[in-house]
This record gives sequence, structure tokens and C-alpha cells, in this order.
Amino acid sequence: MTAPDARADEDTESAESAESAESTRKTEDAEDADDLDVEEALALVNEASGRTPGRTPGHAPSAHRPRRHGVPWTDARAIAERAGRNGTARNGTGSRAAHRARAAPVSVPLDAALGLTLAAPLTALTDLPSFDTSAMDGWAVSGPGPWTVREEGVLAGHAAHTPLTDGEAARIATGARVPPETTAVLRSEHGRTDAKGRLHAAAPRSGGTAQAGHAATVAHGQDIRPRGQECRSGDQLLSAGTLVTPAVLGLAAAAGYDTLSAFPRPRVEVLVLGDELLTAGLPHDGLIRDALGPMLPPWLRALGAEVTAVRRVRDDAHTLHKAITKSDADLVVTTGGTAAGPVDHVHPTLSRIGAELLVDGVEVRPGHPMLLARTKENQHLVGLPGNPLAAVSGLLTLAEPLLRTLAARPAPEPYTMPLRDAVHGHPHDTRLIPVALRGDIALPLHYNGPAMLRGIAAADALAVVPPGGTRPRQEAELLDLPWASGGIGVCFT
Ligand SMILES: Nc1nc2c(c(=O)[nH]1)N[C@H]1C(S)=C(S)[C@@H](COP(=O)(O)OP(=O)(O)OC[C@H]3O[C@@H](n4cnc5c(N)ncnc54)[C@H](O)[C@@H]3O)O[C@H]1N2
Ligand code: MOO
Repeated sequence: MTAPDARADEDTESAESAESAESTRKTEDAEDADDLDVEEALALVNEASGRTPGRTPGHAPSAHRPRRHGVPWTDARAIAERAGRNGTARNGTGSRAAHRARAAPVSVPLDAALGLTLAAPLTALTDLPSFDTSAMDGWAVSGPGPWTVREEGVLAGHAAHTPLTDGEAARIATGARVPPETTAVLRSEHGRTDAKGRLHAAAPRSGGTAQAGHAATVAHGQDIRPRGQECRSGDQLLSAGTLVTPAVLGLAAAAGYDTLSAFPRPRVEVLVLGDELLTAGLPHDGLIRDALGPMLPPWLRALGAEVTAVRRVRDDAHTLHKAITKSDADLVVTTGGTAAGPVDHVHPTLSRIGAELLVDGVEVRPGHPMLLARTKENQHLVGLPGNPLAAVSGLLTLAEPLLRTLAARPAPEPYTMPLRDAVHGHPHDTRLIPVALRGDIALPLHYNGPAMLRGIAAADALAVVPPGGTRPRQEAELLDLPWASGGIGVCFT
């Protein structure tokens, strides 16, 4: 990671400054070369100098292609999504048994339902409004004016009053139940009382107060919200599958609900691997701060999960085995240890427990060693690479679709935007690049090396850069970051 890390003290503003195309290309080449294995780096150099015999750019004969690992990025996402929906798992006798990965709906009090998905349609339990209601502060009137004003007024929250008689009015507050026989509500700024205490409707002045001597008519039903105006009891207000937002909570409460039938948040346990990680203070003596422990739990919550625990696990096969096998979470997320280093214990441990590897490596940069396994019935494991941006890539590639399906959340609408600058592509793999959105254009950010977080921390989305890269202004698919769409309140609680 020498090339990307060497750039770590550049000014962030340079991410937005217009560097020359040449210097950008060189830097990105350096980052990419660092990211590639030797075969791939050589292929890239050969492609650039046109020395690969018999090869058309973008159409490499398979025999000449470097050895590939893993599945294409879009396939990986589709596999993760399917894994969360339905699947098969080996049962005790080794044969495969169908099971449902998603938990059954539960009844959840309104104050705990934010961010969940409705498991049943929201059907009104009452008419809304449930009685004829005054829409304004003023007078409930019966028949044409002038009116005699009753002494007793009507406030919101009070029970029914005696019916008005023709020519009678009663002071009324917004939201109060109108007395029987009310024909209209006269707004306070549209009425005036004469010397005998009789109420007249008067045309308002420009300032809003009533204008003496300018009589006005009051239309039948004016400023009354009739019972059932918004819905009748039994009307379907929202369909199953709707995400519970603050507005949905409000509607549910108004419609008479105390609890909602919703899919529970999938329970996720995070295992942070690495003996080199510190949880406080400055890096020293080869030790570095753990960046994933603080980042993953809120991000996972934003993706619909309940994080039950974050455990730090020593680089030791036995400890990892114990941590995985004793977890009863729906999803175990590990960080680090996915590659082939001397203390990379994730693969051997999965193999030891007989886990089914659904995705073992993905053709995406950064993050290609990411993996998805079914560890037991109704439990999956997502192995995120230790490099922080590679971990984000794994989170959005594998954990997002899996959690979305487990939580029964609707899939986000895919969308594209033009990328302002050319983005250098990997020869064969998809690249995920942090971008900032500026109006109708996405600005590729620097500091996008696998070990970096500076780009993603300033980003609104990740751009999906296809193999071969993109030209300036070329459209690219964008993956939203949960907080960029203003979803913090919804997603993080
Ligand atoms: N021989 C190979 N070596 C590597 C390969 C490969 O294909 N062959 N792939 C490289 C790539 S790409 C990645 S990404 C990493 C993946 O490594 P691991 O998942 O095994 O992760 P570690 O080795 O444990 O750590 C990698 C790197 O990330 C730092 N790290 C780990 N956890 C954290 C954390 N919680 N917070 C901050 N930083 C963390 C760790 O210190 C290492 O620097 O493997 C490459 N090697
Ligand atoms: O880039 Mo690793 O991509 O550092 O997966």
C-alpha cells in the first residue's frame, strides 16, 4: 500500500481541484499497480504499450487472460440478495433442506419500529378525522349570519356539545369537534361582533382582520374537516413492504396503532480481527487504530441491522473458531484475515466448520478477497477485508443486499450520473470509487486507495466504474451512502 499511503498528507481540496489529466493518470496507475497482482499489473502494462500479441482491447482471448478469482461484482450482489431471501442449507444428514432465511414478523411498539419494514398492510383502524373537526380557530356557526354567540366555547379534546340552533355560533378551536348542526366554521379573522354582541361575517382586510361594513358569505361546510376526509376505517393506507419512516409512525399513530407488524432487524455480530489494532490513542510501535470497529456498527444499523455485539478477536484460529461457532446472530461480519497471510484464519475456520462458501472473492477493487458463507441454517458470515475502504466495498457489495433482503427492505432504485473526470479502470474488475455529488454531476474523489478512508468520508456515494474505466462525463451507476440521502434519522436508530 506504499503508493496510496504516500498520498495521505495531500490537501483534501485537491480532490476537487482540476489536476492535469496526466498527473491523475500516473497517480491512479500507481494506486492500481499496488492493487493488482503481478500477472494483472503486467497485463496492464502490456495493454498500455500495445505489446500483447493478438489482443483487441476489451476482448482478451480467455487463454491470455490472467487467472481470475471470484465472481463478477453484479453476480456477487445477486447471490447475497438471494441468500437473504430463501435458500438451502445442509441438514444433519448432509442433504439439503429448504429454509427461510428471513425471520417471522413480530409485533413492535411504535417507538421501536423506526427503520423496520411493514410485514402487513397498514389498514386504518378508524376514520380520519374520526369526527367532524374545525380546521380553524374561530366560530362554529349554524345557518346564515348574523349569529348569536353562545357563552361556552369548544376546545380541542372536549366531548360533544349540545347542537347549535339556526343562527347560533360557538367559539371553537382548531381540531375541536364541531357541535352537531354546525354548517360552517368562520375563521376568527373573518368575523366581527357588533355592539349587541352579534357575530357578522366580514370580508378580511389585506392584513387578515375583518373589515367592518363589508359583509361576506360563509360557504356551507367551510373550514370543517369532515369525518373520514383522509380515510375510512378499513382503508389500506400503506402496503406491506413499506419502510417505517417517521411519517409512517405518525400515520400509524393517527390511524389508531400502538404496535406494528414488522420484520425484525437481522441481528449482526461484528468480529474485528487483528492483533495490530488499538482502540484508543495514537498509533505506535507498528500498532494502528481500529477504524472498522467504530465505523461498521452505525453503518450496519443504517442498512437495517441490529448490532448485538462488536468483539475484538485475536489473530488466533482457535479464538476465531470459538467466536464464530458460539454466535447466534443472523449474520456474523468479520473484518480482516480474508487474504492468505500467516494469520489470515477466516478461510481455514470456515472450512473447519463446514460452512458453505457462497461467494469466495469478487471481481471488484478494492475489496476483492471479500467472502460470503452460510455457516449454519439461518446464519451467514460476511468476511470483509481488513483494508478499510476494501471493507466498505465488501459491506456494500455483500452485506447490503443480504441485510436488505433479511430486513425485507425495498431495493433502492438504481441510478446513474455522469462522472466529471475520467476514472482509470481495472482491466477486468469493477472499481468502486468514492464520489461527491455536485448538482447533476459526480466528482470522483482522491484518497480512494484500499487502505484509505479519507475519500469515502467526504463522499456522497460510490461510483461503479466498469472494467476499462470511464471517460470524462460518462454515466456511471451510483451506490448511495445511507446518510447522503438524508436518511440518518431513519436509518441510524
Ligand atoms: N498474498 C496476498 N496478499 C494480499 C492479497 C492477496 O490477494 N494476496 N490481497 C490484498 C488485499 S487486496 C487486501 S484488501 C488485503 C486483505 O487483507 P485481510 O482481509 O487478510 O486483512 P488483514 O491482512 O488482516 O489486514 C489488511 C490491512 O488492513 C488493516 N486492518 C485490518 N483491520 C483493520 C481495522 N479494523 N482498522 C484499520 N485497519 C485494519 C491491517 O492492519 C492491514 O494493513 O490483503 C492484501 N494482501
Ligand atoms: O484492495 Mo484490497 O482491495 O486492498 O481488496
